[in-house]
Amino acid sequence: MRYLSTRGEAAQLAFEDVLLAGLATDGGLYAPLAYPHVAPGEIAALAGVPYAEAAARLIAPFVSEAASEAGLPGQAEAAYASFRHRAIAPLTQIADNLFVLELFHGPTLAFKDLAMQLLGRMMNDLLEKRNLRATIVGATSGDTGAAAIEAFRGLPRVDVFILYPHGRVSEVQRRQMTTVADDNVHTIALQGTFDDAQNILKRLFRNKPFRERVALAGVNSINWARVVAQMVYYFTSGVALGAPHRRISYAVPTGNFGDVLAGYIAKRMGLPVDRLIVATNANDILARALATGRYEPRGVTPTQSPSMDIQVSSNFERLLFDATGRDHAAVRAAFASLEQSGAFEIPPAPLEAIRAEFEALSVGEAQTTAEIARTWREAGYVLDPHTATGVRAARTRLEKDPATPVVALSTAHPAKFPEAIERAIGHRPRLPEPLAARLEAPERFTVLENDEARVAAFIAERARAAQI
Ligand SMILES: Cc1ncc(COP(=O)(O)O)c(C=O)c1O
Ligand SMILES: N[C@@H](CCOP(=O)(O)O)C(=O)O
Repeated sequence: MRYLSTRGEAAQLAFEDVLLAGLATDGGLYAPLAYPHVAPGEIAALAGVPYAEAAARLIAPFVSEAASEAGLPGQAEAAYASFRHRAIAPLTQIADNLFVLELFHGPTLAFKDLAMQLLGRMMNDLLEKRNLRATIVGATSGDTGAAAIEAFRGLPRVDVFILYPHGRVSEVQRRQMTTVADDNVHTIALQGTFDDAQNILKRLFRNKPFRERVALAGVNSINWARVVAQMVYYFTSGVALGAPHRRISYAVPTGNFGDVLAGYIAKRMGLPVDRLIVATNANDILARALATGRYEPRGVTPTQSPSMDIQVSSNFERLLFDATGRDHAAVRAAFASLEQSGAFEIPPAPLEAIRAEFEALSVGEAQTTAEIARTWREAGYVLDPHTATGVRAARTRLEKDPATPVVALSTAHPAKFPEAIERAIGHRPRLPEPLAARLEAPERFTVLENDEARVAAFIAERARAAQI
């Protein structure tokens, strides 16, 4: 399989090079030349298959270089071995035709682990094969950072630098990142928002001398390997509920648009997905874009679902690329307009194409708290605040179409957000061990101003790849 940039001005690459490249050199995101097709019989045959094996089967066509494909089953087996639930991503029913897909049984209690544990192994094996080092720089609104640190800590070929918005993640999220003692891990509290952090990250990728000097690699969902690994749980949950013989909708708490894009990829591959429901918090750029056709970031509002406090949803670019019929010039024009005037209009045909598959709902703070309380009262089940936005959106969908099952993706363990849960149901969930004990360790982080040059200098001084 080969990959092209959404902006059409970077070289086409094979999977292994995309894995290390992260963002394309033209500022675009890599997408496969074509989506592999999974036939209905192959989907049905996933029933009862262990998650790691399903992952290896579904991801293999995207990988396709002989060496990588051969390593995939072992990497997947190892990636999911440490999960606290045998099913890896189990489903729980909380109301008629409403299911919660629990994606928080990995080491850092968020859905990021499902991709990051695999990505860590793929990247490490590739670096060893090529005898290379890499400097991973990641931007996080709370969960990607911890998952990346957990996946790459202690690896001799990698240094990890994580930028998180200072004072804008939960205490548990912060401690998950800052209490790690491995000296290849560097946590930066950026004086800005997640969007500022992601903006710096993208600018670093476009800074050729820096990129080459530190052997820059990325593990945010701008890296294709991240979203493709997230596609797997749409298939496993769909099959558990009757796919390929039954259509299913998915409600996805959304920020950077990676997770819901993974559902779209599953649909392109042949999973019978009915609706993809984008749930946002007050940071509602996607809900506004779908309603009005205008993609226009506004200032970020802090909420009780901080990981979704995002206004620039990077993976929307991949969707726009497909919706325009893979028109590089249209994508370039849209993102040039975003850079120059702070917005772009989605042309009518692509907007219709997007609306045919996606819908969106913005869920406010009071509704989020009410949803956590309701689900606790009616089902005895504790939702984290991000998941609550998805469940609220799923219920809205079920009011319109009660016959089609909706899977709401549960993207984080509620114990990561104890204040929000206590506010809604009067008590705090417990953090699973051994994480709870580790979070007592001393914290280590550096506060940096929101300045690309300052961040670049900090990284270049410490990255071992830059010292070779
Ligand atoms: C708990 C949680 N829910 C939802 C999201 C949104 O996911 P995405 O950025 O893939 O849209 C995030 C961040 O990515 C998250 O950490
Ligand atoms: N919510 C994310 C933001 C980054 O998303 P990613 O999927 O692009 O890594 C986080 O928790 O960091």
